[in-house]
Amino acid sequence: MITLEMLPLPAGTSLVPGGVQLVSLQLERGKTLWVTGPAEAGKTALLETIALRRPVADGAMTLLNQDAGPRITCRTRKLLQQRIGYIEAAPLFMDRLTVADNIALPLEMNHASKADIRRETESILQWFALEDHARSYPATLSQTARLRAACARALIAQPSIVLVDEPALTLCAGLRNHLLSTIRGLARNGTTALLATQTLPEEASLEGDILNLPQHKPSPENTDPSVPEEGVAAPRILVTKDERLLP
Ligand SMILES: Nc1ncnc2c1ncn2[C@@H]1O[C@H](COP(=O)(O)OP(=O)(O)OP(=O)(O)O)[C@@H](O)[C@H]1O
Repeated sequence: MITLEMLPLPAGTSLVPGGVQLVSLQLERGKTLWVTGPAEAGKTALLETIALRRPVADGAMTLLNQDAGPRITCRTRKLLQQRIGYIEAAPLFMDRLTVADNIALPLEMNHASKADIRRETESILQWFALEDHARSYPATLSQTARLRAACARALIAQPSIVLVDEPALTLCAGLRNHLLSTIRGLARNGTTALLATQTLPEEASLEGDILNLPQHKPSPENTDPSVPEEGVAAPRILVTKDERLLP
């Protein structure tokens, strides 16, 4: 259903010498895969590649049994994109359209009937508690509400593949739980999901297989760039005598 063979993906050079990892995976219909790994491990790059937002330079990829590798045709890309819902880390919206009209866009693009569009949009606005924002413009939404709107837009057409980047899974526990239970419902009808996060949630809500990125072993020295090595000087702003300068 989703297969990747030796697909080159970028990763931070502190994690993978040369900055390129080769990723292979096979994911059946209706399965959920947690994609995990430290910062710069290539999680977003993997989701963007499967969302067909990045070109595949080498290796092989099939999505929904269609060739989506380096020789993908424009027609296949367009048809596949209509069956993929991607909840990005920082979702973009059409700012001149209302939240409701943004959420309805995937159905408009699938040429659904006006009656279906109205019914499904109302239903998903309610499902993600967005009724009060339906006539607002995206620029007026809080970060959590933007992510709720992105979830509604990504799921309104009941996609066959759902891709979720970290913020929708970590910014707000209520949103994460609601999203995961929605994805579990879709999975029963065959939707395949990839969920990217640096650390896996501890709750019992965790279901599915795990893919650890990067696929190459980190270099032995400095495996976590967020932990300063011994002897590294702290920035001057953190020196005690500078504290009075802080706002
Ligand atoms: N188009 C590109 N060309 C080259 N390198 C890239 C490209 N896009 C991303 N990278 C690099 O690939 C690495 C992985 O980036 P990516 O955003 O996939 O990481 P991530 O695992 O999602 O990290 P985080 O958890 O911080 O979001 C980073 O080092 C990034 O700078």
